Amino acid sequence: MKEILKKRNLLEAEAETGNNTFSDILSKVDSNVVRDTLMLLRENESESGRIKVGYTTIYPQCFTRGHIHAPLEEVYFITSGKGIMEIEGEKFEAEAGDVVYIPFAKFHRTENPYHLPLSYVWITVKKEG
Ligand SMILES: O=P(O)(O)OC[C@H]1O[C@](O)(CO)[C@@H](O)[C@@H]1O
Repeated sequence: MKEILKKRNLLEAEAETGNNTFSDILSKVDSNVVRDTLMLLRENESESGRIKVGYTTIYPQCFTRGHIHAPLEEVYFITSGKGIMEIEGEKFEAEAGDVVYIPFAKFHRTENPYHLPLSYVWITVKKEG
């Protein structure tokens, strides 16, 4: 007997495949480090010169390279989608509505193994002095 669907969540839905889909385009480039950042506030635009704000989107099946910035602490506020955050080797899922704190000098990387873009606002604050 046929199983009739009662409910599906957008985040778990399968993506259509084929020509000109994002996964098709991604398969033609040599890296899955595909993300865009819009700069919302640069350090030289704030009074303290210590705060920076951006809005990043990590495309489906993509990730950031990961990095450390010793003099900066950082907060992510996930605005849509979900993904995997890695902080100093610890991995956990983060989704829209979550706030993630990244302490000074900790390696952090973000993965989006899903089919929807993952977007978040991030704020870095530089140590005083
Ligand atoms: O250079 P990577 O590791 O790919 O990181 C990019 C990510 O880091 C950020 O600088 C935020 O820390 C954003 O541009 C983006 O979320």
